[in-house]
Amino acid sequence: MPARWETVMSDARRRPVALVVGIAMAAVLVLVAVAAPLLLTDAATSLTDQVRQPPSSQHWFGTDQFGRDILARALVATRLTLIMAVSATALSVVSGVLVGGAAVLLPSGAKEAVLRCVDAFVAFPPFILALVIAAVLGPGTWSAVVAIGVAGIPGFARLSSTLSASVLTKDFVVTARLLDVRRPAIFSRHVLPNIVGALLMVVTSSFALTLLEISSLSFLGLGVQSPQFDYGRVLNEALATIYVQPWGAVAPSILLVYAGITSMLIGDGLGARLHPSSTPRRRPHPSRSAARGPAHPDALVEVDGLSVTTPDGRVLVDGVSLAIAPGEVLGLVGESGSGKSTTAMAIARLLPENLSVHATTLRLDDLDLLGEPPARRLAAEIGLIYQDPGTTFNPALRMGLQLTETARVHLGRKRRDAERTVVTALTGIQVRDADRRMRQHPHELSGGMLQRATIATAMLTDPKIVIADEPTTALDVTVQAQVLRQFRRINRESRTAMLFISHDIAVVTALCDRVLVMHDGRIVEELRAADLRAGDVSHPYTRQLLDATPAFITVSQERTET
Ligand SMILES: Nc1ncnc2c1ncn2[C@@H]1O[C@H](COP(=O)(O)OP(=O)(O)OP(=O)(O)O)[C@@H](O)[C@H]1O
Repeated sequence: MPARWETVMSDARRRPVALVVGIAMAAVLVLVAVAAPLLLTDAATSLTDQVRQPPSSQHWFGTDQFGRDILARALVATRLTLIMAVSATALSVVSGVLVGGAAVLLPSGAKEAVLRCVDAFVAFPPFILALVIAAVLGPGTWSAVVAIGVAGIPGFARLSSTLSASVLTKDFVVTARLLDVRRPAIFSRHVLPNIVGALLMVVTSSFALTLLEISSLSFLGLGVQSPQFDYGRVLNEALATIYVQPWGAVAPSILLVYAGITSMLIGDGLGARLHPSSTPRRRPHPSRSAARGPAHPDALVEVDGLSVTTPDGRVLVDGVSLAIAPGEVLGLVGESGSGKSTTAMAIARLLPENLSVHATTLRLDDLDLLGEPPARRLAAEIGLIYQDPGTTFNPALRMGLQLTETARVHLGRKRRDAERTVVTALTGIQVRDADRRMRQHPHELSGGMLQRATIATAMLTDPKIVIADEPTTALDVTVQAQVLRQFRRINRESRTAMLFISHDIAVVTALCDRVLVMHDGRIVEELRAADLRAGDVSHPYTRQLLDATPAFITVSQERTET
């Protein structure tokens, strides 16, 4: 059973009570909201001569100064209170999610401006903001809803921008960007389904606060006006006689607390079940260090003098030069943090915007990657395969929808045709039962199957180069061997060039023609794979890597066997 599913199940086992009790309490509240106005409006609104009666068997919470039953008034007020609280929450959430979600998809300048504005408003206590808005709009039911709803927008905008930003770093979103999927589609298809769980949890919890704020506005006389009444209004009516008739405030207070506890329990229960899941975007312009003719005119990929630095001046990649010939498999090895992924992402133009990229040459075939290459060509000509197949796919969507995206966007296929293409590709890469897999969610497939599905889709556009960043690291050894065999078959059959990144020398030697060894952001040695296999290395760091590779012999043998 995949880890994510296991976690959900164990949480559900641990915390089902809060959710079940919360839902049962909510059902009672809704029943009261529906039934009370039908059954009790008369008792709640008719004036009688039984004024200011204490609690009795006839009037459990007494009567008010006009002889109206206080419990009946509080129960009837439930409907309007809930309608107002739900409307204000909906206004806050929908507007907040649109502002926050859209902000993180904007170019960095606009994004910063919107988020700074949101931060400025978040600094205001929402109720103070609501009081100001209500005072401007004037007293009334809907002005209270608008005031509380608008005051809640900055909080939800901040929350959804933070949640969206974390989803935008996921591999499946980076892939969608590489595929040139439009920003609104990225938001609706990839971001929203993955933040909705966490949002729902916060929404249900904060509903209690909204309820309290709405009632407070009515209590202060800025909300519901007579003859309408909500909990706040009933409390306001009890205020005048609070010292002589304290029971007048009890019924609406109990209902207010009951509704608040209900929403907190649901929020808490959902929180136990759902786990909330800086945006790498394609760089606008890496800068050219100095114009120079190509040193490797026959190479498919040519990188010369590539340097990547952080805003605080840390050099992540330092003067890397490499060339990949058509059909060649180039290995890039080095310990964790040596700069392998940064180099590869610079070639795919997918580094985060905060990093500065300089190079003399950065070219893929005839595409100058230092200029403004067409996004569609980049998307079709570079196939990306990531380390952890579990994060490559959007957990909220079925495999079919995700796997056919490339065929639909880049090959212009209709849905059915795209499905047929993908099923054929999956079958070709030995994913059994491909039709059924298309209807499943990512967590229903094994890691090996997911990685083979990634490889199949990366190959759909017939890319000129495949960049595989530690594609076997998250897989167990048997599955590693199967996946490596698929890479070898693709390279043999399609002559696709590959940049194969790994910290594992054994894996690299099993697949690559040539290997570059990276250390501390620099290439320290370049070798033929055969030399590396034979242990014929000269740099002490490469020797260290070799010495730390116990599985070297096993995987190398596997290479000769297949
Ligand atoms: N956006 C970023 N901002 C600042 N530093 C970064 C950023 N991305 C990567 N780094 C740093 O750059 C260095 C190289 O990272 P990189 O991911 O390229 O290494 P790697 O060799 O691929 O390692 P691994 O095998 O662990 O992925 C690391 O020290 C990393 O912390």
